[in-house]
Amino acid sequence: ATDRYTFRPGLRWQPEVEEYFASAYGRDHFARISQALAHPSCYSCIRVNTLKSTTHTVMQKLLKLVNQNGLSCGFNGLKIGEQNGGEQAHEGSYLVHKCPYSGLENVLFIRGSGPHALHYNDQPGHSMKEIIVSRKCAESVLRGAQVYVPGVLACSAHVEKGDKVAVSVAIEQPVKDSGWAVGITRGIVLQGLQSDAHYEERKGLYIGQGIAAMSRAGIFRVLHGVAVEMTERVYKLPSFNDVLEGEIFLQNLPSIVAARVLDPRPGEQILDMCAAPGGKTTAIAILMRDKGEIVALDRSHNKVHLAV
Ligand SMILES: C[S@@+](CC[C@H](N)C(=O)[O-])C[C@H]1O[C@@H](n2cnc3c(N)ncnc32)[C@H](O)[C@@H]1O
Repeated sequence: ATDRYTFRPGLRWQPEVEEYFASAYGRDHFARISQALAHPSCYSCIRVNTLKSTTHTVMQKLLKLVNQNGLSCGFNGLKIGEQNGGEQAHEGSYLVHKCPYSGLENVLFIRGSGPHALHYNDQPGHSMKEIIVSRKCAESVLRGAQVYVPGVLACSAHVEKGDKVAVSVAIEQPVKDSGWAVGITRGIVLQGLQSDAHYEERKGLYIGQGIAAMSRAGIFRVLHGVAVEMTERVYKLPSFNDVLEGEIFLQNLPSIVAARVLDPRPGEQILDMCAAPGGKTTAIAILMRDKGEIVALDRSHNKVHLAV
């Protein structure tokens, strides 16, 4: 059981691609890169809206918010870390530090922790109830989100609201003659038996455990809502959902750098051709000090509505 509920993801490459990279980087170096790519990031990156606030003010507000009130996902402590970010976060607390690169003074890093060993109270011969989620859902969960209904692919029989469930991620597998697929039909029943179709696949791909927020029947009947409230995750990162809205944006560092490199100036006209959800558009607007014109386009109507 201990071996079963672990998180040991790996990447499989097409042999010719693997060979190419292994000879370019050297086998050991490439193995480390491959290993790192299979694991989630241990920090969140926040861009401060400098039209509304300052990096210092946001840092102080985050410290106050977290240390006085706490936030979701076991986020019960935040302190200012070293500028170089080398310091490890302690169990149950997070470190915030300013981005050390020049030109990116409006960027904050929040360092989480992991991987953590999870303790499932699995008795011999008695499996826990389980849920398999999509990879996209798992990526969000490891960034502090809960499991939402659309992300659930499969669930044990007889899961009721309030039940403790083990959450694992479905990984794409090579499918003969048709690329890669998860091979799970949404809604299938997991029996927790070794004879289950996806029993072996889940081993080493557990991302945490939580409490079912609805029954199995509910999960596959409704379209929206939280399916599982996570109580433990292999990687702990705070969720910034609805926190300091308008003052901060969660954005990956490369996206922030892209807008910075464009170096937009006040009064310019900018065309953003694949704009939704608008992360770089807003970054550009802020760099232009809200003066000028940005035409932001996207081919997806839904995403445009969400971005407005
Ligand atoms: C990775 S997202 C862009 C992220 C965005 N630039 C940001 O910083 O938040 C890619 C977007 O490109 C859009 N897209 C893809 N092909 C497109 C096309 N031919 N014309 C317009 N938008 C397109 C997709 O709908 C999607 O919203």
